[in-house]
Amino acid sequence: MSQFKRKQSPIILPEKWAPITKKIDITFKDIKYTVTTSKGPKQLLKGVSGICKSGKINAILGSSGAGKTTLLNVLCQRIGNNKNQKLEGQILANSHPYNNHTFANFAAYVMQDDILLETMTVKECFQFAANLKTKGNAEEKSQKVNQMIKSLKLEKCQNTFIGGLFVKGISGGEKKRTSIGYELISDPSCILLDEPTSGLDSFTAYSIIHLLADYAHNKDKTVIFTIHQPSTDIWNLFDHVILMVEGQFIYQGDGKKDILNHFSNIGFSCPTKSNPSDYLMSIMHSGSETNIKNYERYFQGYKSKLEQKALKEIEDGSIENLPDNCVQNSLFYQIKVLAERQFKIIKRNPILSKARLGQAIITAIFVGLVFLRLPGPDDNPSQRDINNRNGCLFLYTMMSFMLQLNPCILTFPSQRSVFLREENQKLYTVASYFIGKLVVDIIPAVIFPIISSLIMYWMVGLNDEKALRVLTFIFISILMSLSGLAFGYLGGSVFTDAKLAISLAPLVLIPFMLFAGFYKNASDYASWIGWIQYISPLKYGFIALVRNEYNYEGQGYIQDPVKQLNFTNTTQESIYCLVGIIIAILIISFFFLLILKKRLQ
Ligand SMILES: Nc1ncnc2c1ncn2[C@@H]1O[C@H](COP(=O)(O)OP(=O)(O)OP(=O)(O)O)[C@@H](O)[C@H]1O
Repeated sequence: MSQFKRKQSPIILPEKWAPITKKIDITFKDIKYTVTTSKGPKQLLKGVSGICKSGKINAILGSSGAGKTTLLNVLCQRIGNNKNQKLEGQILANSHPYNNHTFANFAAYVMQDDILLETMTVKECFQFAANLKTKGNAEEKSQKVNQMIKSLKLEKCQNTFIGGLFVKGISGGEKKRTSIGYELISDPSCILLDEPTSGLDSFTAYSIIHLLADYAHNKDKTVIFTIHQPSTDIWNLFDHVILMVEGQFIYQGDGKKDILNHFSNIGFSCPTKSNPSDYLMSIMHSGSETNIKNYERYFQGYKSKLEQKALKEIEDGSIENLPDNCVQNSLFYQIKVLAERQFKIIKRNPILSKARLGQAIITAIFVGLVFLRLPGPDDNPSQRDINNRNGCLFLYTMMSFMLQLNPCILTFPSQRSVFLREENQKLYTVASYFIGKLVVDIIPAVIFPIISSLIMYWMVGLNDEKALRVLTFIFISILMSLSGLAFGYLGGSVFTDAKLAISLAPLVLIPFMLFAGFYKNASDYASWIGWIQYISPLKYGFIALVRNEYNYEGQGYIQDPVKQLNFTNTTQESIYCLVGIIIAILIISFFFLLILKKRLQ
């Protein structure tokens, strides 16, 4: 008896699960997958056919680079045809074709990397998935979450952050169980996992495969995964084994007696004292010259003795209709759940909250000190004083824009993998993600400029003749902050790499600054390039602030600074233009996110 079996099974699934959903047999026929590389076409899957039945643990094994992950991605319909890759063959569920969208109605995919948000707790992750992917009222969903935590033995760490580079969190095994629970909570008919045991100790690895075996056997679910070097205890849990070498199958069938008989029949007998799984892995290893010479014999052995049987099983596979477990939530509900999560992310991330607040306060104090008590209209100001005042207004326009731009460029790529995974699972739509994130990101974009304005306004001695002047100033700085956010969204959704987006930002920023009418007079731009001023949010922000500042009903400035700068737009027109730019850039960002999603998936 194995060391693990003697103990009580490490993870036990609850007896009372949701009603059993329909059974799914995944079949695939003559799958060929070719990619174009710099050295020419490379065939990663060379005409493989197989069946993975419900109620069984289907394990895909093979040497490194054999094509296991590629096959899994093909079965999840994550690989399509384009100019760089060609996929041929049939992929069916219960003999019905399915695609990337319909896949999410009956199946789930757990990737090798645990793609979870660092600052969410285990329980919050499950709750998020339960809210968006399961039916029932709040209490029923909460029960499902608690049941899942209990069955995965995650009670002790349920309120601990997932953790990551900057946040201390749960262990690797707990993270893997969280990733699996996140998918299992919706009770899919079929679950596919890429190396669910990689990087885990033997007991945790066994616990996870045991959990999956329970899920398959007790609930008639289809479990398919790739795995490296399984221990004997784990191997004994496999019902159906696929062995792969160089993009082809060398075995498919029962993982116990039949497999050893087959290899013995083609001249590769497992030594009596050897562990079968170690022996089979050793004869497949692509690092050995002898193995590579033997590959042809494995291929022939499979083709002559097993392939026909597999093809027959595919023909006889289930033809039941596919279940549709898809939960349709309203756009409003999705936005609410996403906004709640985004709020927690911002609140818990010191870089996104405290550091940004500190930045807003410190920069405002600094600007206030540099331009402290500038001479106003009552102090008989010189041209130099007016230039200084204009400099302060321009700097503040830039500051409000920049303080939002960079954090927004950064947060999009940092959440991208989570977004792609969740969108792929059809937890929500791109529109709800975009709006849910936006409604929360708007909060600091509104609060921070209010704080900075209130700090520096009276330090500098800006126009406080009327309360309206102060309120207009705050309103314009909020609009500048929102345009920084909109351009940040654009950068974050156009570029997959945040570093690239940040390093390219000056390419846009410098023309906007140059054409804002501060460094060069608005009437002096050459006509062939002067059009840039019409798309510069800095120009409209600066005009609005200048017009607001020099607008006195009583004794104003003797010189007319607005006239000197040759601004033609009124405050109102500038505000309308700013609002128009913000809306247009946000809409463009949304479409870029849609395109990017398709490209990355
Ligand atoms: N887009 C691609 N372009 C070129 N080669 C690729 C591409 N994707 C995968 N490969 C190659 O195809 C082979 C199979 O890759 P795959 O990730 O499926 O292997 P694997 O069996 O899962 O390996 P491992 O166990 O090491 O993860 C590898 O040699 C890999 O380098």
